[in-house]
Amino acid sequence: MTTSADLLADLVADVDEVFLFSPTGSTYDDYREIDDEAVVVVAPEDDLDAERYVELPLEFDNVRDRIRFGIEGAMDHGYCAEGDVIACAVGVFGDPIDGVIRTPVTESMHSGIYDLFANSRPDPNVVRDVFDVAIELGKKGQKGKPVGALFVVGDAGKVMNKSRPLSYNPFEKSHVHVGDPIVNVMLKEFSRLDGAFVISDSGKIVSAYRYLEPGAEGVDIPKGLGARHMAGGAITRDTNAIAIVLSESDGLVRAFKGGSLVLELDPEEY
Ligand SMILES: Nc1ncnc2c1ncn2[C@@H]1O[C@H](COP(=O)(O)OP(=O)(O)OP(=O)(O)O)[C@@H](O)[C@H]1O
Ligand SMILES: [Mn+2]
Repeated sequence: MTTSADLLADLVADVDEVFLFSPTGSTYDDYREIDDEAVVVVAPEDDLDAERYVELPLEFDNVRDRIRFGIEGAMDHGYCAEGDVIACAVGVFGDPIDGVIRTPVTESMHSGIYDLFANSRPDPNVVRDVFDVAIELGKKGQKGKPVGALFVVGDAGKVMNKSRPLSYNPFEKSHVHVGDPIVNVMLKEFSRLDGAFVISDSGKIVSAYRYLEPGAEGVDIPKGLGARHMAGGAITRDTNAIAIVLSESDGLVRAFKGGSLVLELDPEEY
């Protein structure tokens, strides 16, 4: 007699690798016993000291983004290759693993989400810290009202050359970095006013209130997004910066690199 367990077993039949997303130590050990070579751990921290490990810089509540990130990272490390079939064991509703997704590794999976963190000019921790600020700002708004913000991260010298001040720069003489506790408060306060924040590769806040003046040629930005997103996207074509944009109108956080949209997150899901 065929049971549903037999049918569901098809999901994991003949896979090349098993990706464990944030597994417990005992789960990892159990899988390693079956096939050490085929296990990849994807997690925010490598506390299991896993043989094959991809670091997750954000939790990625959206499971597709989490899986894409893991697979792109694993490809980058040489843990899997195009054409492989992967079983991803993930926690969809929370921490314990409660779901299995079977997927082939294809070129179309390559959204650039891993590349955004791992292979951008700015330090990955700086990118993560800026995402954290944008997500927090998106969740709470400013005094309960939705607020927009534009962060240009990395290649700050060039970004400054392609922009001009809209007002005095409150960060002119300061040496503060994203991730410093007081900085979140400052960034939120200044986000009420116009323009962009410029942040260096190492996370120093170089300026607030910059009006970006990039060339708009060859920018691939979805229709319907306005001037803030256009300017944010375009500056990443003209420079090696990345842009993280919080939209005042739809509340989403978007990231641009090389003139293209590479990631879209809903702060409410974080
Ligand atoms: N070139 C630019 N450089 C820096 N900031 C800009 C630039 N263009 C627009 N902005 C900022 O974006 C704000 C919103 O502009 P606009 O509504 O056209 O953008 P948007 O992409 O629709 O963003 P939102 O979704 O937040 O409304 C402006 O008030 C301004 O502060
Ligand atoms: Mn708008």
